[in-house]
Amino acid sequence: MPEKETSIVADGLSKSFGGHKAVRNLSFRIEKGEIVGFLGPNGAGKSTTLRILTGILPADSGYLSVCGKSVPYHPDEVKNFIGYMPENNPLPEHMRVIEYLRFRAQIKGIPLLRRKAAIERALEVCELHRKARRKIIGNLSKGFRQRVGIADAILASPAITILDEPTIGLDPHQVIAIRRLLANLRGETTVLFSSHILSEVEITCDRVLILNQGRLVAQGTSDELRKQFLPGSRYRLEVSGGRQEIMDALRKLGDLWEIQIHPQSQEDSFSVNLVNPKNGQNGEGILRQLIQSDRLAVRQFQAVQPSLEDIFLTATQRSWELTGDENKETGAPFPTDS
Ligand SMILES: Nc1ncnc2c1ncn2[C@@H]1O[C@H](COP(=O)(O)OP(=O)(O)OP(=O)(O)O)[C@@H](O)[C@H]1O
Repeated sequence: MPEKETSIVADGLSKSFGGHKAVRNLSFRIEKGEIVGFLGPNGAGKSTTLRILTGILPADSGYLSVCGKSVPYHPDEVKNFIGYMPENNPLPEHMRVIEYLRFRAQIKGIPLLRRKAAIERALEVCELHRKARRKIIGNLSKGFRQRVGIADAILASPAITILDEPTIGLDPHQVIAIRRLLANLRGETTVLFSSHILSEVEITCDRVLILNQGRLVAQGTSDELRKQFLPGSRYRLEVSGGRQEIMDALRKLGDLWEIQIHPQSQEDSFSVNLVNPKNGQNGEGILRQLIQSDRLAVRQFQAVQPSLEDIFLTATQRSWELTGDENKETGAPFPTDS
């Protein structure tokens, strides 16, 4: 794709604070119109990277262009391409929402004739256009404050909108409101946002970038990352019968199948996770194997797809192993319940 269709090109970006390497040799592209999720454990370097992309913080080394313009050489132009909401976005408590957005529109240099329409559009996209527009910011809930921050970020119709943790501290209803808002932005602006709510990112984003210890450890669509990090077949079964009989029947499927068996509430009922990293038999073959024994009854049978959370845990765990970090958490060989 030609450069002008690419919103962001980062190649080998690095940034240190004192002796601490916060961002290490980061390379990625974000195409025009994409909605991309930026994930990573606490301290992974997400905010630092987002600040570098906006031109607020200079990288120590590497190449970075935004909408085809080199960020170090055209910092002011680049700032006009980007709408940015920082993490823990500070807002003036005493101002009304509408006053604040008028003030911000002026600061951003939106021409007077277009200012009213720009503010109305931002209020509408962020669902602030009814009563909320007249409210004092200091009296707003966290969810509404985040929406004010996003309204500010999109006010000047930027080519790229960068949101650092737009869902932090929100209740599930407020998270859904932000999801709707991001959906409203599709087609109008390229969006890059960081979040710890992985289920939301999976629903909302075309693609994700996963950062760990300043390194990019994975990038792609959920499907691509699933194939890369957790390939194969996964099934979840509820089977009644003797534990040994269940194991005997499932072992006949072949050595590649990993069998995890957990007792259920009743003594003779078992919950079984089956994982085959190489795909193996389809569900029909497994069912056929189990029903050959008249002492087993299959109560439930379900093909399971790893979630983005499983992918995230596996990708970060793998990068800890590769770098020999002691501070490892447990990975997720089988999809987590959510
Ligand atoms: N201005 C700074 N001075 C010194 N160290 C910094 C500075 N900004 C960030 N760091 C360090 O760089 C690392 C990456 O921080 P960053 O805020 O980018 O991570 P993050 O992935 O956004 O984390 P979180 O999810 O907790 O917000 C951390 O170890 C942090 O302490």
